[in-house]
Amino acid sequence: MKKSIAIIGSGNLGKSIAQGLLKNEDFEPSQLILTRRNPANLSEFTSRGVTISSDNRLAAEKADILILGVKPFTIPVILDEIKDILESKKIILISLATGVSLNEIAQQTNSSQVIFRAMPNIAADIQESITCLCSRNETVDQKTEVENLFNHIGQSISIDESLMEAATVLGACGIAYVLRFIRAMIQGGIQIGFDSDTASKIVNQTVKGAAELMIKNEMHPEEAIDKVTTPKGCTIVGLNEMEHHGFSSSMVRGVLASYEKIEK
Ligand SMILES: NC(=O)C1=CN([C@@H]2O[C@H](COP(=O)(O)OP(=O)(O)OC[C@H]3O[C@@H](n4cnc5c(N)ncnc54)[C@H](O)[C@@H]3O)[C@@H](O)[C@H]2O)C=CC1
Ligand SMILES: O=C(O)[C@@H]1CCC=N1
Repeated sequence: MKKSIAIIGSGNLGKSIAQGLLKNEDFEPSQLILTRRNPANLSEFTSRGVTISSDNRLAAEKADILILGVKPFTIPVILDEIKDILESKKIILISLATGVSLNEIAQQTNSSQVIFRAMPNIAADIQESITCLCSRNETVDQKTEVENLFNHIGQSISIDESLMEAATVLGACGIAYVLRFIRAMIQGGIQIGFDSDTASKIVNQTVKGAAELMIKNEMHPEEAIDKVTTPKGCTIVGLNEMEHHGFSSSMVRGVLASYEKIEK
């Protein structure tokens, strides 16, 4: 029988994960239960056969795998609400919450509770997330099961928990950094003559092509940049101008600022 997956707190990230899972042909909508305080905001899923509710206990009772998609400060509230259900049945608990450790979750559950932390990003929606995972009390089969789940919405890697905050910055915040880069490039494109739609089309495919080139050819960016920068050409002039204005430095400082915010 196929496993039931519940997402308690289906907001921006939870909905992206739900959309991504539903895009798999072998995933049945009846496997999925989504909750949030106002389930009317999940109406897009109702017609697809997904169970929608505001009842977190019902979701926990039905689930084999329970994903907590609420904000970090709501995690204790939810764990308190479903504690007895976690004790009464075998359930894999997965927290998406930033900065909430496995230990902190374990302190509010049974000491043998299987707990994963997962850090995906909103590209889960189109099955292109990178999800970093860490866990405690899991069996080899359970680890494989959770990795497979997140492989259905992109790629997953298992990391040491001490790197989970860094993973949040690079993978989850990272998509926003890249989108801001895309927006800036589109703004430049409009200034040099393109309408917004055409500039977006060119920039989006250029960014996709750059990423695919790195992934498929397993290259370092600078190796490919060398192929573009004709000596005395226009690319190096543009790149150097960006560096004079602190492009790489501002990216590194932004990454550090996000990281320090989580660590506080
Ligand atoms: N948004 C993102 O790209 C990422 C978010 N995260 C983490 O994922 C979690 C969710 O983030 P978002 O989706 O952005 O937040 P969000 O605010 O969009 O979603 C949280 C949802 O939980 C619901 N909720 C609140 N209290 C509830 C309760 N008692 N019962 C049921 N539902 C309840 C809210 O109505 C809301 O829909 C956070 O812990 C965040 O740190 C992690 C990686 C990326
Ligand atoms: O900005 C945030 O706090 C959350 C965590 C990672 C992405 N969004």
